[in-house]
Amino acid sequence: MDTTALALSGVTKSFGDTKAVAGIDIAIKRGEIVALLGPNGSGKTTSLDIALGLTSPDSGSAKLFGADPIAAINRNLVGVMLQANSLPTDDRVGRIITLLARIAGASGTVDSLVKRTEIDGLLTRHVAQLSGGELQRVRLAIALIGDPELLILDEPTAGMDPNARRNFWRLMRREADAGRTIIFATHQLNEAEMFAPRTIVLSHGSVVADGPTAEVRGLTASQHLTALIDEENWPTLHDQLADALAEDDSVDFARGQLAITGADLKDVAIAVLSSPDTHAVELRNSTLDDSFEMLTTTPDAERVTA
Ligand SMILES: Nc1ncnc2c1ncn2[C@@H]1O[C@H](COP(=O)(O)OP(=O)(O)OP(=O)(O)O)[C@@H](O)[C@H]1O
Repeated sequence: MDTTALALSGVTKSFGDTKAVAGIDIAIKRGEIVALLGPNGSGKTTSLDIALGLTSPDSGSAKLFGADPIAAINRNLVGVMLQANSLPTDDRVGRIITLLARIAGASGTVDSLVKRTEIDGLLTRHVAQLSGGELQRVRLAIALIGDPELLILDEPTAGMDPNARRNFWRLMRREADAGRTIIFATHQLNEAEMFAPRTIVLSHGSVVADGPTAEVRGLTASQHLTALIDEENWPTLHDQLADALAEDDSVDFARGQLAITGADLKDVAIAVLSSPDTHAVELRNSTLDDSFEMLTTTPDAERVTA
């Protein structure tokens, strides 16, 4: 049996002069949970559309479960929540779910699906009456019709408040525990940290990092020190820091605010703290947000494999 759920090989796609996908290779195994990160316009949606056979690549190939994407979709192996999916707003949730389940030959699973996605209370509601979080739960239920092995979710929590977001991932955890392969695009880096053991970062249509989420964060591991310092004391402190600063540390001082970034700022922090007239000294370790910013703003970013 092919253990690869999704494979994009040498995929490129341009829209006019815009290179949306600039040659990517991604292989995701069955049972993996993968977050796809990248700034607006980095090619996440186009890559997922190509993986689903909704858009054809200019070159390269897309395979789901070793076959043409459409073949996998026809076999109910794939459930999707895409940004562009819309539901008829004047229809009731229950009717839509029942109808779609009948089309997929999965009428017998509706009750369990409704319970798992906690939409029991929404069945008689019109789609137009649903909140953002409720609508996404209904869309999740629809994605799960046919008991797909692979779920592809494009920014599934966009527009949700923090509670709805938390609730959504609680439900997804259950689906992940059931052994589904899950690939989701997101702008919420904490969702990748919380839910996805593997993270792929796209920038300008290329993969710039791919590996265990903790390691992707660690790729740019650094510390950040901030402090408030009286302007007239800065030259003296600057001299005092000379021994503690490493060559690659970046130091920025403007209008009384000091910001230093470096691999290990312990000694710098001690020097800053021991100087009089420094206030609000803070030292923190880099987060996935920092890595994301670094990986996606470096010009001509090279691929980094964690
Ligand atoms: N149908 C299209 N016609 C023209 N340009 C397109 C089309 N689809 C995507 N693009 C362009 O391709 C690039 C990649 O877009 P894509 O939607 O894949 O990025 P994304 O990473 O999903 O962005 P976002 O986070 O904003 O959803 C963008 O510059 C976008 O404007």
